Amino acid sequence: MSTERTPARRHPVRWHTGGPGGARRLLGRLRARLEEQQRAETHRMLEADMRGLWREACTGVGLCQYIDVAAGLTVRTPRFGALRLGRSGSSFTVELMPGGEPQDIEAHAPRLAHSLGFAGLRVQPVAGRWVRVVLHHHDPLASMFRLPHTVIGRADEAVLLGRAEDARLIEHALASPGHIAVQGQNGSGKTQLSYGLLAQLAAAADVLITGSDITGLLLGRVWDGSAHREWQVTGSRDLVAHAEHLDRLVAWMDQRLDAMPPRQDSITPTAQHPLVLVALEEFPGLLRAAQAKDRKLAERITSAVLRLLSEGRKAAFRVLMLAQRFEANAVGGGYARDQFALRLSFRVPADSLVMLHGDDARSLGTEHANAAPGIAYLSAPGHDCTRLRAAYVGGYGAFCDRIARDARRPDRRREDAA
Ligand SMILES: Nc1ncnc2c1ncn2[C@@H]1O[C@H](COP(=O)(O)OP(=O)(O)OP(=O)(O)O)[C@@H](O)[C@H]1O
Repeated sequence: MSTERTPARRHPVRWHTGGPGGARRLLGRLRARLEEQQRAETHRMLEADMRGLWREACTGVGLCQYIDVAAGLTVRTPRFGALRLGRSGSSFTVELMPGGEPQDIEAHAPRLAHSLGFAGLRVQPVAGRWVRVVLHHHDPLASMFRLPHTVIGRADEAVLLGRAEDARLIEHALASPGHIAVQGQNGSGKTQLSYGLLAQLAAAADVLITGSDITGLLLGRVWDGSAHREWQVTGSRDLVAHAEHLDRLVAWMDQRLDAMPPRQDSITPTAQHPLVLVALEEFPGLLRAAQAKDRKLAERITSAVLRLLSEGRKAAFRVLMLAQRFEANAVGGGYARDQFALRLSFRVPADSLVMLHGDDARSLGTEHANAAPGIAYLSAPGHDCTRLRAAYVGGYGAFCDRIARDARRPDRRREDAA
């Protein structure tokens, strides 16, 4: 029996485009998909190029292991993971070789970067044995970073220290517990950084800027007429005045510690009980001059500073110490040096960098020993070790103008200090 099949009715194929608007949308989607495919293909090609360059660069600088296998000698380099291209920069992940550490890559950073066609690179830990290699098209610290015309109103507001390599702003609130150490050779940028810090703090209602400055530039004359001036001692002619002034600050600190309310172990700065910033410009110079005059005077100065460093945090006292090198015997001993939480190094020899920041800084030692003025290395609790371009106030004249304009005027209603 044959069955006759009725041929299926053929319908013309219809595209459900939803009218002329729908057709445009469809075309748009197709175009976007094509562009996405082209982008992915370009990315794959770039990634393959970069993988090859990375391998060659690592072999070239000796960041590799030679392994003898049956087929001959093979070279193992840190394994390239994935390339990431972004608006703010390019980076790729790398798996460290067995026994390798991120510092091994950092140690060759300038030469690796140049072989890859970049100005610099930094290594960031990712997870486990993986790190991210961040590439810089130009040295992000090379250009000047001007300090904006800002002041803070309170000690717990952050002041600007500078700008990091990844363009992050690096800030610090003086109210956070920690003294500040700044080291650097002549002309490396310590004073300019301090000008910037004090200029930002000068107007704060709950900050008093005190200290000792044998140069008489950071403190002293420039502060005439402000609330801070009577708490500053300058010059190298009368060294006893520096010792007396530091003793006076210690007595004030003791008074605060004695008067600490029950169930409270630290003072919150207020306008009546301000945070006392003790700036010690070129402190080793003061100690040397005191030692040359009278050993007992130097001991008196050292012991006052040690007390401010060890007990000051609870009493809302903060020390900002500047020195060319933070050698223990130049700054009052290793114990004194250990009290600094925020540490900044401008251009210093490699051993000085390690002395203040520890072994983490070792791989950057050679590079940082030639850093341009204003480039600093920072370490602090909660901050990975960071290189930054310090904010530049614009020189001494600009600092004087800012202090004349912004510095807080005397207010007699304040706490009666010792
Ligand atoms: N952050 C910066 N940005 C741009 N230039 C800077 C910066 N810091 C310092 N400089 C330049 O370097 C010069 C020296 O800086 P500064 O006086 O701060 O050095 P220093 O370390 O305090 O030296 P010294 O120990 O001799 O006082 C400045 O006059 C300025 O030209």
